[in-house]
Formats: sequence, structure tokens, C-alpha cells
Amino acid sequence: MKVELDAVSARHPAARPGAARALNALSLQVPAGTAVAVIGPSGAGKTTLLQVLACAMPPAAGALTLDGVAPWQLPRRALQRLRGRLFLAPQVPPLPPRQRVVTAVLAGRLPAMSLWASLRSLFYPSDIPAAHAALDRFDLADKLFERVDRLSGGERQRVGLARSLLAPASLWLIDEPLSALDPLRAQQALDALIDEARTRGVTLVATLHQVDAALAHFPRIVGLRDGAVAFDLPTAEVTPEHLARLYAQHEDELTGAAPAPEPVPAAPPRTAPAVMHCR
Ligand SMILES: Nc1ncnc2c1ncn2[C@@H]1O[C@H](COP(=O)(O)OP(=O)(O)OP(=O)(O)O)[C@@H](O)[C@H]1O
Repeated sequence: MKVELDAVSARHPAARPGAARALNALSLQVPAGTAVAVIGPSGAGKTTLLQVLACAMPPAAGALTLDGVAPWQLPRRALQRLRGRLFLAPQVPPLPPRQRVVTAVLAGRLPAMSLWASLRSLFYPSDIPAAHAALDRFDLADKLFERVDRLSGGERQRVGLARSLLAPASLWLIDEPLSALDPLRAQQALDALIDEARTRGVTLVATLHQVDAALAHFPRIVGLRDGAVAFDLPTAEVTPEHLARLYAQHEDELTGAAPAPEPVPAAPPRTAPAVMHCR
């Protein structure tokens, strides 16, 4: 799916009046079947960008088109159909706690299923081999029949990613896929996502805090700051200077260092307690 944003601005419905826009006249093109990593400091607008692309939030200004179609001008049912071709993986996947992993993964197919088939699949998983194969890409096949609430945070995150492989989508929007993964799992997960997206001709837009991982795996990097594109370059052309400017005043996020501790307010000078006379 081809993605085009032209001077798009967006503001969260819950934002304080007068708060800065989360996206500010942002323009971006992503050709069909390509992969791009979006990096930038906390609050830059990465998640908001994915929400706008997923048609979960309408732009306040500017134009969004997906395969040349303006989603917010479509009739409601056509917009629903289009949303079925988009897959948004939030940072923390919304998995019902008592559900089996196999059911949670197969839920990725729900947009392509009739109401009856989707209800049936809640009780009788329809394609267990497909769920097994998707989990295997994320080294989680042994958890096929485990309950979701018995998984670690990282395992749940990988279940959310495995779900993308079942989704009938041509645009994957993946928000911070590595936030709960150790370095080895993170590398495997990115390899699997990028490889599967390329094989299927799916467009992949992923936000990442791990700049090293973005540079190592993605062919193109978009740096986002204050809701606008700071740079949009082939990975080989991204320099330390680009990164230093992007993360200025947020250097701890670039280096992965723990943020500097909040300054502790100085204790008030100790004085002898004042004698109070009560009458
Ligand atoms: N639920 C919300 N309600 C109101 N304003 C919000 C909300 N979520 C985000 N914002 C505003 O939008 C801005 C961009 O937030 P967004 O979550 O898109 O940034 P981000 O780059 O994904 O940050 P992070 O890396 O910390 O997840 C924030 O600075 C905040 O002002």
C-alpha cells in the first residue's frame, strides 16, 4: 500500500487547549512494499503518526491518502473495509488475559472473516498450523496453547507481532516493537518483520526508540521531532550529526543511558523550632 501525507497536522482530542500539535504540517511518502523506521525523542509524535496512518485519528489539516484514496472522504463501510487492510500493532498489545495464544494470534485474521466465522474461531481455532508458523517466526511456537496472562511482557509483545503475519493487511504499522525484548529477541523480531513484509509486498512503518537497531535493519530512516520530519534519508546517509540534532536535549534517549535523576530540592535550612504560645 502506498502512503502519502501532505502537510498533515493532528491534535489529540484530549490535548489541553493551546497545547502544541502532535503532528505539525508533516509530509511523507512511503512507496508500496517498502520499509521505513521512524525515530525521534519521546513526545516527537511517532505514535500519533501511526494512529493517523491507521485511520484511528483524522488529520486536523492536510491530506492523507492510502493507495491514492482519501480515507476520511469514504463512506463509513468503505472506511471500515480500508481499515481491514491496515494492521496497527500498539506497544502493548491488547490481549484478553484468559485467551489462549493460538486464539490471540488467529485474531489477526478477524478483519477478513464473517461475523459467524470470527465468533466460531473464539472457541474452535480454525488454522492452528498458521498460528504455529507465525509464532515460530518469533521463536514462540512452544507457547501455542499457553494462556496469555501466563506470558512475560516480552512474550506478549511477540504474540502481538506474530498476529501481524495473519492479518490480511497491506500496511503494517508497528509501534515500538522492541520495548519489552532483550537484544537477541529484538534482532530476531526485526529480522522476521522486515523479511515477512518484503516477501509479502507489505509496506512497513515502524517506530523505534533503539536507534542502533533502526540503523542496522531498515533501509530508510525518518527522524521526527516536534511533530515534523527533521530528516528523511537512506540509512547509509544518516550521520552522527543528524542524530545529535534530532536528540538534542534528549541525549539519554540516543545513548540508551538512564535519564539524569531529577534534581532533589535543597532541604530548608534547619532552624530551631519557633516557640508557639497558645492561650
Ligand atoms: N492521550 C493523549 N492525550 C493528549 N495528548 C496526547 C496524548 N498522547 C499524546 N499526546 C500529545 O502528543 C504528543 C506526541 O505524542 P506521541 O505519543 O505521538 O509521541 P511519541 O513520539 O510516540 O512519544 P514516545 O516515544 O514517548 O512514545 C505528546 O507530546 C503529547 O503532547
